[in-house]
Amino acid sequence: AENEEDPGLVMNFYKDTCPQAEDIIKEQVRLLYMRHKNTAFSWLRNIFHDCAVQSCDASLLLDSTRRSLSEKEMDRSFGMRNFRYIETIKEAVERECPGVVSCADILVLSARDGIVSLGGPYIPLKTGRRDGRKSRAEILEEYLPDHNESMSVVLDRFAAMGIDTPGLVALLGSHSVGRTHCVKLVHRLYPEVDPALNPDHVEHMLYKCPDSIPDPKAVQYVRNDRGTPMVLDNNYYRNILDNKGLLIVDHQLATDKRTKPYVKKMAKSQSYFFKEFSRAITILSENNPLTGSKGEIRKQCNVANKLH
Ligand code: HEM
Ligand SMILES: [Ca+2]
Ligand SMILES: [Ca+2]
Repeated sequence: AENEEDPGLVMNFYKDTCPQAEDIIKEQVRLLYMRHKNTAFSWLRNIFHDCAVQSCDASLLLDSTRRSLSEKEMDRSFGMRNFRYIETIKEAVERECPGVVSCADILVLSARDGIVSLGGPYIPLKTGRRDGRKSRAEILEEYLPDHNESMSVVLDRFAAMGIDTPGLVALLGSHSVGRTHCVKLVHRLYPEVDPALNPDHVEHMLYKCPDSIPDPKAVQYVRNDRGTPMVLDNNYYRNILDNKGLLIVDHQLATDKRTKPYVKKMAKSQSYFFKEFSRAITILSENNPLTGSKGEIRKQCNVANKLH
């Protein structure tokens, strides 16, 4: 419609069109978390991989088609999992309110509720995002840093989204949960062990990743935070200060003079970590959304709607 107004993102965007939407999502996230704890890691990682690549438009969720490659199949998305359970949430929402709630909002709200499941803060977030129709795989690497990227590049990429240094430091605290596959680590172990690594941690990493070229069929990985692997807490900062960061970026966060002061502060104060984390997730979740009459409300999160 021509005169359709665009309020942009607002709190409780679905209050008239689907008042139960946020409760349904919360309940599904809770049920899924009871069955598979690692779904919550996925919801958290999703918000980064969708929103940081130009727009929170659920482009991440699209499957490959004959014409385009899925973002999910890019190397930067290595290890991402549980996408089928996004469909479980979407189906539950569709049963109550068909064609109303976007996959982009489901992705963001599931991250919010997943963070709470993991013991993190409750972050009020706006809704009203609409779904893009295209994969952004071809530009993904311009936005998502690699595991061994320099801190200058990482800081620049987050600054371009309006996320400052403490915001970046807080977001990387997400590596307080979940896992990293050996393929992303072996370059720090073979042919020589990276001398920056804590020797006690090296022993564990070598035990978990015994081959310099990991068998692609074996699921070999190291937990990101051996202390509290299932909890989103500030233990990550103590790990990286103790030279137990798995990725080069994790290690650099604790050593670069621009980020180290915040790492120390977050290692000491969980509440400071949560405050900065909440602020940064909010900015990330509002990165360049499609609103108003742009984009569409997908029927299924893994495919764009058919145009008639
Ligand atoms: C410089 C930025 C970042 C880089 C280079 C990076 C890289 C990685 C890599 C390589 C993994 C391991 C994947 C695997 O082997 O399975 C990982 C895991 C993870 N990342 Fe990041 N990450 C970054 C920032 C973030 C941010 C901002 C978030 C969330 C807001 C996040 C959330 C996660 C989570 C939750 C996992 C664990 C996933 C699981 O266990 O399924 N990361 N990241
Ligand atoms: Ca996206
Ligand atoms: Ca932890």
